[in-house]
Amino acid sequence: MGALHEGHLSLARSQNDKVVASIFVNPAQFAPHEDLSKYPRTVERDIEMLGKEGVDAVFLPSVEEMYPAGIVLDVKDQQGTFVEVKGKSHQMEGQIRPHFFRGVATIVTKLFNITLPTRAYFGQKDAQQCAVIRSMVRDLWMPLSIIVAPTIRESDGLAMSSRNVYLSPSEREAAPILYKALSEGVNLFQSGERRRSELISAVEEVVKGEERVQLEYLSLADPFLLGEVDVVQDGVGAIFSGAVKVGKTRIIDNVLLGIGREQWVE
Ligand SMILES: Nc1ncnc2c1ncn2[C@@H]1O[C@H](COP(=O)(O)OP(=O)(O)OP(=O)(O)O)[C@@H](O)[C@H]1O
Ligand SMILES: CC(C)(CO)[C@@H](O)C(=O)[O-]
Ligand code: BAL
Repeated sequence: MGALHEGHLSLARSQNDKVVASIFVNPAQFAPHEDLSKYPRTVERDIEMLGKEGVDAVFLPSVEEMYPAGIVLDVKDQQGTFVEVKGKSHQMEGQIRPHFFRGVATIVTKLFNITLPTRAYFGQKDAQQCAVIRSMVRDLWMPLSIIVAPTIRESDGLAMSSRNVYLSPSEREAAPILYKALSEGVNLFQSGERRRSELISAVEEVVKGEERVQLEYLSLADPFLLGEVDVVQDGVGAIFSGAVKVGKTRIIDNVLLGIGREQWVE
């Protein structure tokens, strides 16, 4: 969606003959009360950065091209064709942003159909998005591979995100708490804890210790099916994710428990 940072550039740095980057702030994935109009747009700078990375083409479609039947923010009035991935879109991020994944699956399908990639790269930061897109590609026999790249972080652990520019200096100071808390969950897991109740309450306690931040949700879920788990099973593992609000800005993040990134991304 542009306003590029090192996380995006890491995706562009792939070993391929040709690399296409798309920049499109997709209205269909924003709810009417969300930040579509103020989402940061820095296209000139983005193109320059992608050029320096050796990207071969930048695809910058208009809303009219991508949504020829028009686009309205209220999904009930929407015309045209949309893609829905059932079973993985309603929980976690989907519970807070009910039509988010429908917008994502639809635009990603269009971007794939136009650019015809052999591989498409997504960041682990948006873990549920990766799971939804993988399911869509498998279910619809889309002829490409999905590659999930590691989350790139600031030196204090905050996951890079275009929305971090919204943070005031004090909010920016508080924002790394979600990753710090999830990292506590990793420590606890590594010391042998497998129970949801204990893992969630340890992470919750850390987040609640930072009064500038409000917890939206924590999720301890099966890494592939995305159903919540009571106990993390050895050999299956879990994805521990959450969202907080720092002032008006939403921050999401996740860590994997008991499953290597390599196993999860394949
Ligand atoms: N810190 C990061 N590390 C790795 N990949 C990332 C990172 N941030 C974003 N990405 C990935 O870049 C792709 C484009 O994401 P997008 O343009 O929505 O950026 P974003 O920074 O996540 O924005 P926002 O936080 O506003 O949602 C997605 O696949 C996303 O997962
Ligand atoms: C996948 C995506 C490009 C769809 O607009 C967006 O959700 C993103 O950048 O993470
Ligand atoms: N990176 C996810 C895009 C969004 O939050 O709209």
